[in-house]
Amino acid sequence: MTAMTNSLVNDNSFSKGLDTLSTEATNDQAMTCRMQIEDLSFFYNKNLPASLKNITMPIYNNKVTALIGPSGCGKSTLLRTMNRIYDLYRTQYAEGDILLDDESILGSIDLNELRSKVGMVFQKPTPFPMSIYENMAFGLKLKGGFSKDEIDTQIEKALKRAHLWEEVKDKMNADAMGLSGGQQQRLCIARTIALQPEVILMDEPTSALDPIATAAIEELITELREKYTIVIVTHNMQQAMRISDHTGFMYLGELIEFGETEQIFKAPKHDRTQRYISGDFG
Ligand SMILES: Nc1ncnc2c1ncn2[C@@H]1O[C@H](COP(=O)(O)OP(=O)(O)OP(=O)(O)O)[C@@H](O)[C@H]1O
Repeated sequence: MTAMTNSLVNDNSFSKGLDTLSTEATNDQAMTCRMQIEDLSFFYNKNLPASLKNITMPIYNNKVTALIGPSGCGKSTLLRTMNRIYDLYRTQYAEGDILLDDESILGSIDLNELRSKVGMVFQKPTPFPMSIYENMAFGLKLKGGFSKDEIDTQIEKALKRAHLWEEVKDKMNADAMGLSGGQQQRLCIARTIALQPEVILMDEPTSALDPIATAAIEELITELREKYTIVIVTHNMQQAMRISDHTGFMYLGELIEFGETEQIFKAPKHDRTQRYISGDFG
């Protein structure tokens, strides 16, 4: 059992599962869990050792949770299990459970429904090679059940929320690949928001962007927290400190420590966390 699992198991509040709970790590008002990762292990192949080992952690509602840790520790793998992207690969499998609003997402859940509830934004902006409008409408058309007017309204709302509307409203039929890197990433965020997800997973969303575009995305993430639950993988300690409420530190596939971001960075409980955040290894 990992140190993290141990400390959570010993924390009575944790056993309340998805109910409203307050943890040892938090002093503010009770928070609700949107997702609950329970004893999760992940294998890329049955002949390889586990890439995630018995991870247990809450993902709090309307909060930003940062996943940090050295290269290869499993941050992206954990994110990829949370909307089951790994299902595209036959050899990959997970053990344990992940609950979204009390429902297991590792069982026989409808994957299209899951991915509309748990959206994902990748490291490199990934607009489709089509117009800005078509990029935005794509997921909504796939989801189905919307009239043209409803689609247009959703698109405008999402682009406004992503602070991109003013820049693109007069060229909705232009090729999305012609946008700058920062605009492309905001388009990908807007495309995700248009589907009205509950959770947005972000895998190093600013690592390919310049400082100005990064600042815009960070500001956006901080605003989006009011409506969505966000999990972000980042290599940037300053970024984790600036934008996240909770932080999980991972090492060699284990979750070593999870807590409020301020506690993790100012008073980590584990020596390895301390050494990582002070730059001893990475
Ligand atoms: N397709 C794959 N097949 C086999 N092993 C993989 C595959 N992808 C990742 N791994 C292994 O899983 C472990 C976790 O990798 P992962 O990419 O999740 O780490 P990470 O913390 O996100 O790293 P980084 O910060 O470099 O992106 C590593 O040991 C990696 O080698």
